[in-house]
Amino acid sequence: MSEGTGRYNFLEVEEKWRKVWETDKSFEPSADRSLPKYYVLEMFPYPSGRIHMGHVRNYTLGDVVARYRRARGFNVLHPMGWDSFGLPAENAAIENKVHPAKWTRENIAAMKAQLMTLGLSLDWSREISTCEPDYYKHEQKMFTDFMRAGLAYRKESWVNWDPVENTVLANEQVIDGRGWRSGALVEKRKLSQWFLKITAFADELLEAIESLERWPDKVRTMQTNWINRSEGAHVDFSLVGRDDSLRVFTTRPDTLYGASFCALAANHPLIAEQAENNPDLAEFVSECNRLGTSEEVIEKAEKKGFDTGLKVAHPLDPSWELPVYAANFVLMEYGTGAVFGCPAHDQRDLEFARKYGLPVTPVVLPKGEDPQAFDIVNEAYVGDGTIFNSGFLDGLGVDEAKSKVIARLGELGTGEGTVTYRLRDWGVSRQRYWGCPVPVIHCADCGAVPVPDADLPVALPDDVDFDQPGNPLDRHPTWKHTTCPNCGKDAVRETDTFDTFFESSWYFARFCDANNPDEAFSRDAVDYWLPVDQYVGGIEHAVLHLLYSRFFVRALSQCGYMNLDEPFDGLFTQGMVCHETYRSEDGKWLSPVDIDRRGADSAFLLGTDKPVKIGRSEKMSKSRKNVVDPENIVQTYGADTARLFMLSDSPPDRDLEWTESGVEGAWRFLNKVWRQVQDAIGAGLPDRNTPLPASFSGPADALRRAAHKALDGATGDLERFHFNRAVARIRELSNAIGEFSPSDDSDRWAYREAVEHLVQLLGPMTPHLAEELWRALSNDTLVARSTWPVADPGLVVDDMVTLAVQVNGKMRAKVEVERDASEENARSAALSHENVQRAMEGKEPRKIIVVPNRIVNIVV
Ligand SMILES: Nc1ncnc2c1ncn2[C@@H]1O[C@H](COP(=O)(O)OP(=O)(O)OP(=O)(O)O)[C@@H](O)[C@H]1O
Repeated sequence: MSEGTGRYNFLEVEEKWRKVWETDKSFEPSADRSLPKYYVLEMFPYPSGRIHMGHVRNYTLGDVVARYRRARGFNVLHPMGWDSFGLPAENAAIENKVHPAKWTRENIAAMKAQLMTLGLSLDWSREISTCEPDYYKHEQKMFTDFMRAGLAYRKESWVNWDPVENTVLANEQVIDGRGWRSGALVEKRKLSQWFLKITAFADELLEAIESLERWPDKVRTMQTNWINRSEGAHVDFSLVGRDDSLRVFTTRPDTLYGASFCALAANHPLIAEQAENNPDLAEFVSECNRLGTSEEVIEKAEKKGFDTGLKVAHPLDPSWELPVYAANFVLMEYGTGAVFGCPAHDQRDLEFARKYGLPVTPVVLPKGEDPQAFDIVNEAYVGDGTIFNSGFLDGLGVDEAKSKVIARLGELGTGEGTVTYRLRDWGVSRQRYWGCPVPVIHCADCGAVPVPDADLPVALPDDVDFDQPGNPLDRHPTWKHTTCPNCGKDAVRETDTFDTFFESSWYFARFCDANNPDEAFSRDAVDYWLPVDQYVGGIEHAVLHLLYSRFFVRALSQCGYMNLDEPFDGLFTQGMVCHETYRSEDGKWLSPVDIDRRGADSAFLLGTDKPVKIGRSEKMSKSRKNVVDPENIVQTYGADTARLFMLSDSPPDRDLEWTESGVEGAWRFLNKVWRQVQDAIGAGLPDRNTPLPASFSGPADALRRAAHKALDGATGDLERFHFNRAVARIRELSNAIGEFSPSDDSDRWAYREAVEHLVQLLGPMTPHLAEELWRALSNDTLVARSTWPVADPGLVVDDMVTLAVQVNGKMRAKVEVERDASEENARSAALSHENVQRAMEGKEPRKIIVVPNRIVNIVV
C-alpha cells in the first residue's frame, strides 16, 4: 500500500458525480421503443418527514437492480414519487395547526433532498405526488369510468364510528374497542359508502396467482388465503312456528348431523327484528357493535351469545329442533351472516357450546378410533375421518359425505352447493379531508351522478379548518354546493374522499407517462413499460396494496385503459430494518436520539434521570419513532458507505437489527479500494485499447482468473438478489489485487483488467466511488453508461482439479493437478505425495491406473 496518494474525499466526490449524472440525464430512459425495456420500481414512500435506514435499504436494493440492468443494455425506467394523501398529514394539522398540504410538501422536499444524497439512479423528471390535482384528476376520471362499467357502486355498510370525533375509523384506529384518539367506545354504524367491485375478479385474481412465478411463495400464499375461496353449501333451516327459514353457509355440510345450534351475526335482520321487543337482546347487539368491524378483534374477543328463544328445524330431519343464538363472532359480511354450530368439529363452536350447555355430538371418527369410546373433551376434532352418528352418511369419507349431503339437500329443497370467498368488495369511502374527493354529485332527482370529464378535477378546497371533529369538507360553507350535471338543479357534492390505497393502486402506470396532462397515461406508454419487471417493497403490503393493484389492471383493462394481465412480473420483499423501541413513563414513543442507554436493560431520557421503558425491537417506522436517520452516516462516511453497508450485512430478504458497528468496516473497505486503484495507476497501466498479450506470467494468470471468477459469480448473485454474496466476491477480488505486483507489460495489462472489473462490479453498489475510479483509470465514459463486462468462460472454470489417490484400494491422499493433465503428470504427482509413499512402504508399484481428472489407483 503506497502512502502519499492523498485521501478519498467522499463528500466532494459524491456531490460531483451526482451533478454529472443530472446534467447527463443518465437515468432518463430513452424514448426508443425498439430497445428492450426493464422497469424497476420500489414501493414509493409516504412523506412522513425524514427517511430512515429502512428506506435506505429498500431504495438501495432497487437501485442496484436498476444500475445493473442498465449496464446489461436495458432501457431502464426507475422512477420515484410520493404517496402523499393520508391521515398523518391531518393529524399534524390538528396537532400543530399546519395545513396538510404545507406539511406534506415540506416533508417531500426534505425527503427528496435526502434521497438525492444517496445517489439513487432515479429519473426525477417523472416524480409524482399523489395529493396534487394533476395526479388525482386522472384517478377521478377512472372512478367515473368504473361507475359506468358497474365496477364502482354505492351501498349501505357497517363502519367503525367514533361518537366523540364524529367520524369513521379505520380498523387499525380501533384499539381495544375504543377510538385511538378520543378513547371513546367505538360503535358500528350503517353509512352509505362507495365500493369497488374487486369480487368480480375473485376467481381470476386467485387463479392468476399461479402465473406469478417471480413472486415469493409466502406472498402468493397470503393472497390465496386472503381471497379464500371455499366450497360449501347454503343450507336452509326452517324457523319453527313461522313461514320462513334461516339460510346458513357452511364449508362442512358433512357434519350436519353434529349440529347443535344456529348462530347469527348481531346485525342479521332476524336479530334486528327480535331485538325490537327484547331490550336485553338489543343491549347484546349494542355490545357486539362496540367491538368494531375488525376481524382480528372479533377473533380475539371472548365468544358470547344470546339465546333468542327462536327454534329452527334440522334440514335433514324436521322433527329435530335447534336453538337460535345471536353471537358476537359471526360476521354479517361473510357468507349469509348465519352459521350452524357443530361443536365436536370446530373449536369456536365447542367453546360456545360448553359455555351455554349445548350438546356436543361427534360425527367424524378419526382413523383407528373406536366409535363407542371416541369422545370430545376440550379440543374439537377438525381432521379427516369416517362419518358416523349420521344416518345415511355413516361410513363415508368426508368428501363423499359432502357431495352426498348436498345432493340430498337439493332433493329436499333445503339447500345447495355453493362457493364463497372471504374477499369482500373494497370500501373506498373515507370521511376525511386529506384524500382525493370522490367525484360524484348527489341530486334529489337524478341520484348519484358522476362528475363529467370536463369538470375534473374536483379539487380539494384549501380553506378548511380542523378545529371541530368530523370531516372539514362537509362543514365547508360553499364547497359542496353545486348543481346537478344532468338536470341543472341544486345538488351537493359527495364529501367523502378515497381510501389512500386508491392512489397507490395505479401509480406504477402513471410513471410510464408521468407528465401527460391530458390522460392518466397513453396506451403506447403502458404497452411498452408495463408490467413492472422488478418490484421491491415490504412484506407488509403483501396483501392489500398488491391485491388492489392486481384488481386495478383488470378493471382498467376492462375500461380500455390498457391490456394487461398482471402489474408486477417480479416481486422482491426485502427484510425489515428493525430497532428497539422506547417509551416514556406516560407511554409516549421516544426516538433513539433522545435515549441515554446505561447498560443492558436500563435507559434514561437523555440529559435527565427519567427512566425510559425499553420495548422489543420492531420494524423501523416513524409511527414508533424507532428510526435512525441516515444523514449522520452519510455526512461522516458518505452515501456509498451507507449503501455498501446495507448491502453487505445480510441477505436482503432477511430482517436486520440495526447497528452501526459494521459501518466503519464498509468505509475502510472503500478506502482500501480507492488506494488500490491509485496504486495500480501509479504502476503505469497500459492504455485501455492495448491488445490482449499473447501470454501471461503465472501470477498474472491467477489474477485474471480471480477477476473473471468474481465477475461471473457476482453477476449470478446480482441476478438472484444475493447482493451480500456479490459483495463478498468483490472483497475477494480486492484481496487478490492487493497481493499482486506487476513486473512487465502483460502483468500490467492483467492488472488493469482486474481493477476495471472491480470498479465495474462496484458500479451498482457504490456508484460515486466507481465513477471516480473509472475516470481515474482514464476512461472518458461514465460507469453509469458503461456496458457490463463479460467473463471469459475459459478463465472461470477451475483449471486445477483434485485427484483422489488410492493405494491398494484405500484412499491415501488428494493431489492437485492441472485439468486434463497427462497420465504421466498425474502419476508423478500421486507418487510424490508423502502419504502415498508411506502407504507403499518402499515397494514398487505393480500397476497404476489413472482416471483423468478423478482418480489415481496404485497397486503394490
Ligand atoms: N424498517 C424498514 N425496513 C425495510 N423497509 C422499510 C422499512 N420501513 C419502510 N420500508 C419500506 O419502504 C417503502 C416505503 O414505505 P413507507 O414510507 O410507506 O414506509 P412506512 O412503513 O410508512 O415508514 P414510516 O412508518 O417510517 O413512514 C416500503 O417498501 C416499505 O416496506
